[in-house]
Amino acid sequence: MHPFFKSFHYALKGIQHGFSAERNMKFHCIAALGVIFGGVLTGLSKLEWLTIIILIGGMIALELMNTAIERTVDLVTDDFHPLAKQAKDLASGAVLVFAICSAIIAMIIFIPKWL
Ligand SMILES: Nc1ncnc2c1ncn2[C@@H]1O[C@H](COP(=O)(O)OP(=O)(O)OP(=O)(O)O)[C@@H](O)[C@H]1O
Repeated sequence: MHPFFKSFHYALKGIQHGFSAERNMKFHCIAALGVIFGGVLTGLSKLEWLTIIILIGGMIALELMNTAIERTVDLVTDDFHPLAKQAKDLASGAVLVFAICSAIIAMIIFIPKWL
């Protein structure tokens, strides 16, 4: 297989693993489907859909990266280590920051349309 398609195949395997192994990923997907459904019912502009796509894609990408960091930490040590804790907590902190910003942006987009 051409190296480009090989990398693509491994990336798809990673996404597949993230979706099947991570509980939070299932939550993000359900939330994303809810936002898309709400967007279709509410009616969004092109710019608003682009924003929603960036937020959903960014959230899933960040959750995949968080999972990669968790796996790497677990590979390095089974023992309790303050740096392992920091690495995992920093990675989940990054996900939380993006999730909060996404929720605020979604409210800014949707709430005025419902009033
Ligand atoms: N090796 C370790 N040393 C110190 N603290 C750890 C270690 N592994 C995990 N922790 C702490 O325990 C918490 C939970 O770890 P865990 O590996 O279950 O990740 P999680 O955040 O629950 O991930 P998931 O998204 O899979 O639910 C981490 O956020 C971290 O604070």
